[in-house]
Amino acid sequence: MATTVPVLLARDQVHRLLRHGDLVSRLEAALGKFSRRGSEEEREEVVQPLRTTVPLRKYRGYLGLMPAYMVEEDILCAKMVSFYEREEGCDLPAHEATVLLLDPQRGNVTAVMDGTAITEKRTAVVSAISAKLLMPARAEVLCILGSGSQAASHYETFTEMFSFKEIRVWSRRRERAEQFARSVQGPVAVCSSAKDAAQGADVIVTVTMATEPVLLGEWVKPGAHVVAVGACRPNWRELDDDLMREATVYVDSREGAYKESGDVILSGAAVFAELGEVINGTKAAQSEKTTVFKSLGMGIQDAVCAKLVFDQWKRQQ
Ligand SMILES: NC(=O)C1=CN([C@@H]2O[C@H](COP(=O)(O)OP(=O)(O)OC[C@H]3O[C@@H](n4cnc5c(N)ncnc54)[C@H](O)[C@@H]3O)[C@@H](O)[C@H]2O)C=CC1
Ligand SMILES: O=C([O-])C1=[NH+]CCC1
Repeated sequence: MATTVPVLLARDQVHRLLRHGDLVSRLEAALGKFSRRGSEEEREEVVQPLRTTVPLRKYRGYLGLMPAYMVEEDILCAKMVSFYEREEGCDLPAHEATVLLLDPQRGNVTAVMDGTAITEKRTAVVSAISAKLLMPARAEVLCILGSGSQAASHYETFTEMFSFKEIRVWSRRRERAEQFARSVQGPVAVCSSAKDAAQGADVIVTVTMATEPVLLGEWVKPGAHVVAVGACRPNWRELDDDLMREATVYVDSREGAYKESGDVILSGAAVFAELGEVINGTKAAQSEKTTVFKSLGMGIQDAVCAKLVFDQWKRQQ
């Protein structure tokens, strides 16, 4: 049998091929499927082991390995994502990711593609799905804490999917927040403190590399929805204990949250539901209460995106 050479897809190609409009329904379906993994039969529909994380102590970083197999869709995929605690002013990226798409029958790699664009887009879309389900009715004010890559993808996705009257951003260094405001396609108010940005907001997105809380419960309006995207290590925090204990907590994966999320583990907060359980109608969307969606990222989200990118690429050949 002839050997096949994997297709190589660079960041700009992946960015162009991965259309936001295609993602929402596919990611909702994948989240729902993941959360139906109760029975033996369903468990076989989605195979997604917990992320393996290799510490890179010398560089204050980690390599995360995220394989996933979606049986019905026949998508076999593995993402490698490295992430680092960078010093202020360091020019190196905080994240780098590569996604391998494999032929599940033969086991060979069919495509090697940039995973950074995939990570940026799918994370923001999953956050927006949480907001669609859990934010208060008539949400008007969006607050973004952090001004990096995820802040940009969240701004783009949230402004595409919702109509907020006011959007605020805060970053540790004001000039970064100002730079962010200049770079996005639309208005955003730069705030001098996280407290100023968060107070009165209906939806608060935390997209920082913080290891200590940047958002305190006392600033959060009752009924607001918080999307916590950072703090993906068991000893890292973005949210304080008050917020975690008072809010109804939703996650992408229970196992992931109890293994990786410092906000969940260190606060002792109970996870109420997975997003997929809300999508499936087996758990309630308590949008009238203060809610937190603790996102950690899942291999199936990358798998859905990788297949879309590859199919789109093939169509254009
Ligand atoms: N849940 C998920 O699926 C994913 C989560 N992430 C996480 O999202 C977060 C943001 O990622 P990117 O935007 O790609 O990173 P980035 O490096 O582009 O931006 C990070 C932002 O955090 C700020 N920051 C760094 N240290 C801070 C501190 N101690 N306190 C307050 N702010 C601080 C920086 O100023 C910057 O605005 C990271 O924690 C990352 O690990 C990233 C990808 C997927
Ligand atoms: O899902 C993902 O790719 C990541 N989650 C935390 C860092 C990267």
